[in-house]
Amino acid sequence: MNELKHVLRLTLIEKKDVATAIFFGFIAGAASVALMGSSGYLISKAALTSHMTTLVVMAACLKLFGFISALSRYGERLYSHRATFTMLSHLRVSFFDRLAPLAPGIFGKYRSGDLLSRIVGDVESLQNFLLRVFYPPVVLGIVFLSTIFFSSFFSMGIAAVMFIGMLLTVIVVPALFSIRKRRTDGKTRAKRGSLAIEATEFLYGFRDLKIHQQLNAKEQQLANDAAQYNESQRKEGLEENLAQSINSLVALLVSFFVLGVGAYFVAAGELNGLYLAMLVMISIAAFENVAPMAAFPAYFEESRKAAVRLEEIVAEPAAPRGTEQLPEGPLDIKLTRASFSYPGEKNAAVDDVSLHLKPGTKTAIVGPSGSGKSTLMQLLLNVFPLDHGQLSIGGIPAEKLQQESIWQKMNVVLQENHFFYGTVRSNLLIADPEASDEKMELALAKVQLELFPLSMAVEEKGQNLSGGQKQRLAIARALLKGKSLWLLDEPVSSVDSLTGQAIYEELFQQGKGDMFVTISHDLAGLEKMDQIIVMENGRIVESGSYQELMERKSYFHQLKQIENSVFA
Ligand SMILES: Nc1ncnc2c1ncn2[C@@H]1O[C@H](COP(=O)(O)OP(=O)(O)OP(=O)(O)O)[C@@H](O)[C@H]1O
Repeated sequence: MNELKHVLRLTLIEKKDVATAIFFGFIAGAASVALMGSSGYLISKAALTSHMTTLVVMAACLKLFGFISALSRYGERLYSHRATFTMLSHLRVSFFDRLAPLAPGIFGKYRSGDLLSRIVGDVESLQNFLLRVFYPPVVLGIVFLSTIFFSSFFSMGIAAVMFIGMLLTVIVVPALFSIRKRRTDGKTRAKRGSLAIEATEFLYGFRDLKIHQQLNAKEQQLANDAAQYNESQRKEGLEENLAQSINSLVALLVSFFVLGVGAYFVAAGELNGLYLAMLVMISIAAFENVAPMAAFPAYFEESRKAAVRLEEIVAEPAAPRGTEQLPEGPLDIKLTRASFSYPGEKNAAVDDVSLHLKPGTKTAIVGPSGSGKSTLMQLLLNVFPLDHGQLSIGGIPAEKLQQESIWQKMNVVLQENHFFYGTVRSNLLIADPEASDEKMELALAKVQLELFPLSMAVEEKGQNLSGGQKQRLAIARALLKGKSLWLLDEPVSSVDSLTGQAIYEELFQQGKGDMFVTISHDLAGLEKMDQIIVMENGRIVESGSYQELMERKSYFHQLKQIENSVFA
């Protein structure tokens, strides 16, 4: 039950709705018991006496109880569902609040299909927590206790049989099935997760699977996962049916017992025969309400597992974040003896790196593939916390700064940029929600995408755009943001070199006086940069202006020689 504490706390935020639902549930249950009880009494009365007035009053009572029961059932559904949906929205908000600070590290731990299955499926299945786990035993308990209390005025023996019946159907049988379910099952959720993982991989990798003739094998794996998930669901269904049958059987037996015990008491002269039918009908009605308890073990276990799977993702405490804002005006970025390793990796991706990026300067980071350039960029963006060393922006240590206040000052273009399903306009508005059409068209023209109408459709992940078009659209987005710190990770690597150079010219033109940090594989055009940082194996091996590095005739000079000989 410990695992469900957080869900219970969120459910009880809407105490009023939960209490109202329980109240109406009790009235509906009690009214249906009263309806059956009074009909039993009416039958006996009609058979044994000829008091017309009593019969008329009882018939009127029947109508009234029927009406109250239907009305209360409506109230119960209304408030319990309202409380459920409010709880779900609290759950989503609280979950995303805890999840957001863990990104992007979380993507290294969980595959996207699994995350999706947990974030959507597991949250969704917790909607059953209030309706089918928390609420039924509470309402049933109250209805039963009231019924037993009422019956005790007529026969303590019958009340005792009902009490035992209540213990069996509300507590013992559901608890036994819950234990059995916990022992035998627990894999349906995990199987749904692995089906979601395989399905996303299949969709993402469709083209490559086809090219490498692996489509059939992957399809087979997907079909196996689907079959296992179906089988698991089938077993769950059977288990639920078994629980339902046994609970109904016990309920029926209890009603038989009430009849037998009642008949014995009537014969012994301890119970007025007039009340026998009423007590039997009451017990049938009370035990009819017990049906939802049959589903309790399944929903209890489902909710518990869903809560555990969700908690697993957010259990890791997020690194503490600062609250300070960056000041207005020119900012510098300083990295001092910074080191960073990816989780689970032995070697540092960035190793003991120090650099100072002054306002208004242009810096290029170059080096072989895998030398740590992109990781260094992510560290400057304060995406990952440093293992050692210090990052400060505008003289303020990064750990004291609110992360959003850093990103808010930066125009960022990464190697891979996400595009949302929509239009060119909706993708540009992300950078500046207030931007006018003219402003957006100007930004598109600056990256030589003037032929793109703003209303042009953009498919999921921008798959209807070429690699170079995507990069240019990302740069247009950065241009619209219009901040003074530019962090660019190979922003024109898929664009032809002529257009790439023209775009850089445009950027430097618009961003006169801004700070530029750009990662580049292309060593051409670096003469314009104030500082070139050369990386290898996570370390800075050389830095200086183009002139200085060429004169030094060291590493950069060699790279340049190689490039010249390759393209000569
Ligand atoms: N998410 C990750 N998890 C684990 N290791 C990673 C991750 N991303 C990068 N690395 C490793 O860190 C090292 C530096 O990678 P990085 O992407 O920073 O290099 P790079 O110089 O930008 O390469 P490229 O020029 O090919 O983009 C590499 O050895 C890489 O394998």
